Amino acid sequence: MKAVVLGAAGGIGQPLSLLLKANPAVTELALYDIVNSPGVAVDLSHIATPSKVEGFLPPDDGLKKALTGANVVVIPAGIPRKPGVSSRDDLFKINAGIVRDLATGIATTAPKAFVLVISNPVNSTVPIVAEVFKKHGVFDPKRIFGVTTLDVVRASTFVSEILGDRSLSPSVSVPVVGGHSGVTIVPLLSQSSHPLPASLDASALDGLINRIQFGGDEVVKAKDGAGSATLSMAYAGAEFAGKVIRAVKGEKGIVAPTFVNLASDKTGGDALKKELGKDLEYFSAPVELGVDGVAKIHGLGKISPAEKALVEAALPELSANIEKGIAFVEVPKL
Ligand SMILES: NC(=O)c1ccc[n+]([C@@H]2O[C@H](COP(=O)([O-])OP(=O)(O)OC[C@H]3O[C@@H](n4cnc5c(N)ncnc54)[C@H](O)[C@@H]3O)[C@@H](O)[C@H]2O)c1
Ligand SMILES: O=C(O)C[C@H](O)C(=O)O
Repeated sequence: MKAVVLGAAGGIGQPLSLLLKANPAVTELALYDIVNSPGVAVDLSHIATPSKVEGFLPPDDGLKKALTGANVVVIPAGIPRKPGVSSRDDLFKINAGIVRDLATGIATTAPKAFVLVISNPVNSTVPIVAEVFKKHGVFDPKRIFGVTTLDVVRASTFVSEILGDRSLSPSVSVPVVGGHSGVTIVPLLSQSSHPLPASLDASALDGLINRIQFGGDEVVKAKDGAGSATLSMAYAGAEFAGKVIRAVKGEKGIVAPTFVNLASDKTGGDALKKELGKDLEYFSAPVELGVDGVAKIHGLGKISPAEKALVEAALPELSANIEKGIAFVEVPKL
């Protein structure tokens, strides 16, 4: 099981690489960045876990060498938000090109790898990866994932706080659907494994939803110029990568929300589009993972009228973000 981290020397990349090094299912770990990755790799290589670790830089075909034989590729490369860069969409200008070029490397060197995209704006960078793969004739909608796990992790944490017991947080499970930015993040709190207190009033419920949707802003503000969430994201990224690895190795019944392509009727994409009442190409929904990646995209299930309204409110921004990503790679029509 070879895992590759692209952007491995960054704020997310380093702790994410550490957590992947700590995962005994990973037997080989390749770290790629435009700076510092060989040092990070040597540092991690002293940890007594099974995987061999190597670091690569752009010269001497570093990207190709990192990706050769990859099973799982995680991408946290790109610039993060800071005060003044108010939306994830503002990152598009720089990150779209970075993700396109890295995706080209994957499509040409490791087209069968499972690709986990962390770089923002996720709602656009996932379509960018897919379009690059289409251009190279290697697109498989079951193998490309937008990592929205941090929203799920935040929902578990914030719900446990409202329940007054942080020790519950690892077992609190709340599906978060839609996309990964502001109003496109839709927590389905009515489906929480641990129901919210009946005494929770409407404004407290709105506050909880808002905190999950804008949790990223809370971190950007607190870091005060030093970037956005890195450690919680590394935790979330390692958790999702760990689930993909377990599923690929044959474990059954693993379900996790993730932002995926809805092109395949066989995996339930069409049914979800019908439920949404919109011909969206991508959506984050609970996905059953299997040996080939996406095994089944679940529908929204029973949701409250208020949650239905939140899903409706997410669709215009989500759709615009997706189109922007697709248009970035599409060959212009003459
Ligand atoms: N999906 C999520 O939930 C989520 C959560 C947090 C952050 N993010 C996003 O993750 C990205 C990274 O955040 P960070 O805090 O780690 O940023 P960072 O600046 O600390 O690290 C980014 C790393 O990417 C590297 N990089 C830049 N261009 C590259 C290229 N062409 N090839 C390889 N590496 C390259 C940089 O050298 C740097 O080491 C941002 O876009 C951020 O918005 C996503
Ligand atoms: O908020 C950000 O810009 C980073 C990330 O997407 C997050 O949710 O923390």
